[in-house]
Amino acid sequence: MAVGPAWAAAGACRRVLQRAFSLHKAHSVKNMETTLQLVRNIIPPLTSKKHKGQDGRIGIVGGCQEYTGAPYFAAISALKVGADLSHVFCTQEAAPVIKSYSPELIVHPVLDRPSAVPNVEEWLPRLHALVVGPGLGRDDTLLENVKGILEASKARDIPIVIDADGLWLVAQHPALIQGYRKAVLTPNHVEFSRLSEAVLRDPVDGSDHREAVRRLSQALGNVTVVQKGERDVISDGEQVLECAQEGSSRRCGGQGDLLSGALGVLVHWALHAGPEKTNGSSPLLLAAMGACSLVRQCSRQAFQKHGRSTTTTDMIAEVGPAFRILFET
Ligand SMILES: NC(=O)C1=CN([C@@H]2O[C@H](COP(=O)(O)OP(=O)(O)OC[C@H]3O[C@@H](n4cnc5c(N)ncnc54)[C@H](O)[C@@H]3O)[C@@H](O)[C@H]2O)[C@@H](O)CC1
Ligand SMILES: Nc1ncnc2c1ncn2[C@@H]1O[C@H](COP(=O)(O)OP(=O)(O)OP(=O)(O)O)[C@@H](O)[C@H]1O
Ligand SMILES: [Mg+2]
Repeated sequence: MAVGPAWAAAGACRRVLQRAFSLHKAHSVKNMETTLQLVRNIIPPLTSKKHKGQDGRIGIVGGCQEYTGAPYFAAISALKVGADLSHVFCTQEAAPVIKSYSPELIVHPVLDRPSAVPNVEEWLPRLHALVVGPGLGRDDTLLENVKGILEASKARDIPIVIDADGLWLVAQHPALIQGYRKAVLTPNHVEFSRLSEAVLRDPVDGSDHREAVRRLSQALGNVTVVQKGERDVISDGEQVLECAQEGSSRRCGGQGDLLSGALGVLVHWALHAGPEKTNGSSPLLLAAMGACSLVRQCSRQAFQKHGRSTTTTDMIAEVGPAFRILFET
C-alpha cells in the first residue's frame, strides 16, 4: 500500500527534473542563438575594395612523415571558411605530399631544419593567426623548434590556436602559453584529461564538464579552452558556453583538424572586428562558438548525404553551404 505515494513522489520528482532539464536546454539554445548572432557580426563583408590577404593569412604549424592529412585539413578549412592565404610549415619530407593534395596551399618545408625558428619567424609579420599542432608528431627536435615558434609568435602578439600534438607540448610545458590571452586550446577528450592532470595535478571530475573546463582555463591564466565532445564546452576561465549544434554520430579522424583551421580564421576576424561588433563579449569565445557550430553543421550535412561512409573530405565540401546556413541567412 505504501507503494502508491512513493510512486507518486517519484513521478513528481521526475517531472520536476524533466522541467528543469528542458528549461536548462531552452536556456542553452537561447544563449547559443544570441552568441551566433554576435558571430555573424564579426564576419568581414565581401567587397570590391579589399586586397588579397585582408580577410586572413593563416599559418599551420604541423605535418611530418606520419601525418600529412591533418595539416592539410586544417589549412584547406581555413581557406574554405574565408581566409585568403593559408601557409603550412612542416617537415621537408611532408612538404611535397601536402603540396600535392592542393595547389591552393603555400607549403614551407622548414620545420625539421636547424633554422626552423628564424625561417618561420620571417613569415610571422605576414600572418594573422597561427594554428599549432595538427599532424606535428612528437619528435623532440620538432617540439623544440615549435617552442621557439610559440615564443616568437607571442612576442608579436599573434593569436594562436593549439591542437593535437601542440597540446602534448603544452602539457609538458604549460608555461609556454600560461597567461597568453590570445591562445585557444582545442583538446579532445583524451587531450583534455592529459592537460588537466598536468596543469591541475588532479584527475578530471567527469561529472561537471563545465566546471572542469573553466578550472583548466583559469589555471592557465584565462587562456580560452574548447573541450570537444558530444557537446563542445568553451571557457575563458570566467564564462562557460556550450555548443550543442546538431552534428552527426560519425567520428572519423580529421574533424578536429577542420575545427582548428576554421578557428584560426574566426579568431582573427573576431579580434579584428573590435568591441562595437562583439558587444562586450570575449572575441575568442565568439570565435570558438562559431567554429564549433560550423564543424558540427558540416558533419550533419555530410552525414545526410554519405551516412557511414562520411569522411572529413566530405565535411570540408560542406563548409561553404554550412557557413551560409549558419551565418549568412
Ligand atoms: N589524417 C591525418 O593525418 C590525421 C592525423 N591526426 C594526427 O594524429 C596525431 C595524434 O592525434 P590523436 O588524436 O590520435 O591523439 P593521441 O595520439 O593522443 O591519441 C588519442 C587517442 O584517444 C582516442 N580518443 C579520442 N577521443 C576519445 C574519446 N572521446 N574517448 C576515448 N578515447 C578517445 C583516440 O582514438 C586516440 O587513439 C596528431 O598529430 C593529429 O593531428 C589526427 O588529426 C587525425 C587525422
Ligand atoms: N560525441 C560527439 N557527438 C557529436 N559531435 C562530436 C562528438 N565528439 C566530437 N564531436 C565533434 O567532432 C569535432 C571533432 O572532435 P573530436 O573529439 O573528434 O576531435 P579530435 O579527436 O581532435 O579529431 P581529429 O581526428 O581531427 O584529431 C568537434 O567539432 C566536436 O564538436
Ligand atoms: Mg585532434
